[in-house]
Amino acid sequence: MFTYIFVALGASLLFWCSQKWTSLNRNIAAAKASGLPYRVSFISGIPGYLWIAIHNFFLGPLHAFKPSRKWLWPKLIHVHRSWYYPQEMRESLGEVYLIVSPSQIFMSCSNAEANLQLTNRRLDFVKPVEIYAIVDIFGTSILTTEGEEWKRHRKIVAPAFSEKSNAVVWKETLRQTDGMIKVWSKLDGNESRSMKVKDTALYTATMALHVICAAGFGVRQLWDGEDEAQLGTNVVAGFNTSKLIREHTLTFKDSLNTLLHGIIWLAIFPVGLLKKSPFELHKRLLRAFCECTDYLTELSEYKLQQIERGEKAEAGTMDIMGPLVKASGRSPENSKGSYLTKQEVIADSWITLFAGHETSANITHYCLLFLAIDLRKQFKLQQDLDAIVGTRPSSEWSYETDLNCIWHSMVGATINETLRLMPPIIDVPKIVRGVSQPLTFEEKKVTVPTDTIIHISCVGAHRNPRYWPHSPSKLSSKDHDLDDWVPERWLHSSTAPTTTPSKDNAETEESGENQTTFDTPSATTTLHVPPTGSFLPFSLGARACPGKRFAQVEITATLATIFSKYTCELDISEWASDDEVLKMRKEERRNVYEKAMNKARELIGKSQSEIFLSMAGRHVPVRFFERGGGLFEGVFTEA
Ligand code: HEM
Repeated sequence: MFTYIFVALGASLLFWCSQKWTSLNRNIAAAKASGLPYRVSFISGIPGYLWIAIHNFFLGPLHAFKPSRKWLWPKLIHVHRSWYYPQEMRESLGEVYLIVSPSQIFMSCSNAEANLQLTNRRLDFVKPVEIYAIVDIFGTSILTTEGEEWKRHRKIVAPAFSEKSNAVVWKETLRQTDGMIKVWSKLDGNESRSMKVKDTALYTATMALHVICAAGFGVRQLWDGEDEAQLGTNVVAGFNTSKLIREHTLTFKDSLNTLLHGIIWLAIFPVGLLKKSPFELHKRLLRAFCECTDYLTELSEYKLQQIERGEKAEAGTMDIMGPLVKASGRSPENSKGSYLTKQEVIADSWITLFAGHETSANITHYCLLFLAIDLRKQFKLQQDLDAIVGTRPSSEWSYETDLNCIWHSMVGATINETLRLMPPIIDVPKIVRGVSQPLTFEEKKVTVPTDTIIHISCVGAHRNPRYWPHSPSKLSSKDHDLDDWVPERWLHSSTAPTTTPSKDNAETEESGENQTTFDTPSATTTLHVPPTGSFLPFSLGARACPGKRFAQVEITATLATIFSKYTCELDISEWASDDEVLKMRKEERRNVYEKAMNKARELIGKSQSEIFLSMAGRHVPVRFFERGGGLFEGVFTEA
């Protein structure tokens, strides 16, 4: 009996190995023919779940020894290769290279010229939508479709990101940031002049959720402790009031929050399985999922009734969901394809929330930390703000005039530098389906084989010294400072871009999408314009992020509101008390602050990409002081 089992198992293993061997040889042959440099690896370029689960066990001890820069294979099979080792890979294999395994040909690209083709040739390099399936909890959406179906979604969703919506983003963010600061001032031991915040990420996440609820759904949210009376005519019963309506057991905000933070579980456990799970976490998630389904359905019905009554979404309630709901009232036959089903309205609304929440929140969080680490640069940013808004309160700042000036100052430089160094999406995925595709760069023509999975390496391109102004690093022995946060590189005198970045694709222009951008060269443009294809935190081409300006406006408003009134310092209480610091000489203060700077940089360096790049639960405590009242003001800014 056992003999039969052994023989059967042995035969199956042999068959499996021969299959793998055949496909490996086939993939190697395709890689050879491509004209691209390649490496063979038994772990795929995009590894499977098993390797993701166990890689730390094998590679953890190895990487602890910091393998020599020349030793490639531990980097090649590292699950977070594209975050930790993009430069080493580029130096060893070139800007465009393949990893060939039995089950996959993988291509990484950090060449600007090739990136432009990969993003602009939408039909040749398509989106591998199957990898986005985990976020499809309400059905397929703009993010998770391709071809004609995607075009139908995009045609309705993207134009909804109008300048009117972005003006709401501006106003709402200014208001919400004031609310966030008030919450900080009421935390234990805080007062409005001096506020300690242990983990700013929690607040930037809530802030992003509030902004998207208002600008995305027309539902203003309140911070804990804010009076509901201030909503005035913006009350949407049950959506922004604490009283639950109908059969709801969670508020709209709580159900969205729970779902956004637990989405990874829904990828592992489908709803059917969650229903059977005895774990409290799963029960909570299931409840949030059901509540969200009901809330989003109710909200779209409410909006439909508004539209039917002829009520225009005006006065601070101009939102993105409105045009989606309108499209659901059209029929496929009479709308020339410009329609959405009711379920698609919910799926697209959810995806807008999902795509626009953590991305903006994390960038705001990193901006705060980088500015706290580098007080000299924070001081420069405050000087720029003073010159633009002076003593005017934020309620008087104008979207039409102030926003543009603030962006083209150290504020825009801070945001762009943070997006360069810590792009929320570190690789933009594409795939070649059907026939192999030619790619031309650096006067070389190569062929990308069929079924190749491509990662446009944002980190690789963003740190490629060929494309960026740089100096020797002041923080490491490297001959470039592209791994360091240096916002001033964006303030270098602007050179005319080779192409206008916003108009890199005719498709977006034709489709009625909002073309307003900070990138168009103008008299007020002072920020550096990198070569097209070298800076793509929002991707490029027809599938670029429709929320780009939404995010830029939101983060600009948040930083401007905070830093026009406050100075943000790292919390140094781990090394010295306030009284001790006050007695220190300037040099001693610098020394103690440098300890906090080093620790903060180390923690930021341990960021990880789990869907989006984040600090993965690690936090850097900071303190906000009314300007002029900081413990370290003047310590770094004077000679
Ligand atoms: C710093 C903030 C943001 C960054 C870095 C960012 C980045 C990106 C990137 C790289 C893509 C392309 C993904 C791919 O092709 O695989 C994308 C797509 C998308 N983003 Fe953003 N995003 C940000 C904020 C937002 C905001 C605020 C919203 C909405 C409110 C939004 C909505 C979307 C949507 C709907 C898509 C799918 C577009 C399509 O496939 O046609 N994003 N984003």
